[in-house]
Amino acid sequence: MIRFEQVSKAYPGGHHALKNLSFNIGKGEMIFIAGHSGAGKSTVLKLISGIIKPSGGRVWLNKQDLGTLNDNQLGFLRQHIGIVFQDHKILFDRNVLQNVLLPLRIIGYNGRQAEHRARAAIEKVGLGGRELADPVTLSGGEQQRLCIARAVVHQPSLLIADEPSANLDRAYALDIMELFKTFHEAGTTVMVAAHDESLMADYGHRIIRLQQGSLYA
Ligand SMILES: Nc1ncnc2c1ncn2[C@@H]1O[C@H](COP(=O)(O)OP(=O)(O)OP(=O)(O)O)[C@@H](O)[C@H]1O
Repeated sequence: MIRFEQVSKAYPGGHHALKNLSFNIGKGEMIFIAGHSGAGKSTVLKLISGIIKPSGGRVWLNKQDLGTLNDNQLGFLRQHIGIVFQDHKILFDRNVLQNVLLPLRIIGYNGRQAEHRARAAIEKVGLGGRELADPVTLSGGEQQRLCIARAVVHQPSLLIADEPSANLDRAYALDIMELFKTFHEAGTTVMVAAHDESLMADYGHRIIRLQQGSLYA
């Protein structure tokens, strides 16, 4: 489903965040990306979601070379991706339900059916009953669940999460990992980046380890 072919990424200023990175991820896989802060995890996820482009090499998603797609084509492809961003991107002037409805509205999905889907996603992440809550009243773990509901509400085939359990107590962090496992078990390809490898240990899934933009064993 995803193929990195000798991918490098240099940011403006010349910092080489990724160096000749190659790997494959199969459809339906659950995979972790591990590495210390600055290793290049977010850069990998941003390349896959087409938010940034590689400086060298190719990134393939569903047999399409992302470097050859225009903005419209990338937008269409993104409709099949759910992203849990590191910085949440929760809209605090809207309630939980309105936050989760947003991705559906963007793809032109409105009305009762959209609300039904949003409520189902909220229920699925364990926030049932909090639909009308102001996000500021949610705990850190609950806010993360809100982000996950928003990422899955359009039923993406690929779910990407960047440090979804950062700043959470270990028990909450493991709960969040369990939640990703349920989406994987339902057939979604799931990629989770985190610096804490101990959170990944129990799952037995492949781990892509990054160090200074390169793979290490
Ligand atoms: N927009 C940018 N401009 C310049 N340098 C950047 C930019 N984004 C990331 N970098 C640099 O690229 C390297 C990799 O960053 P990246 O965010 O991919 O790492 P990470 O493993 O996700 O780290 P963290 O866990 O702290 O988010 C870092 O040295 C970072 O400072």
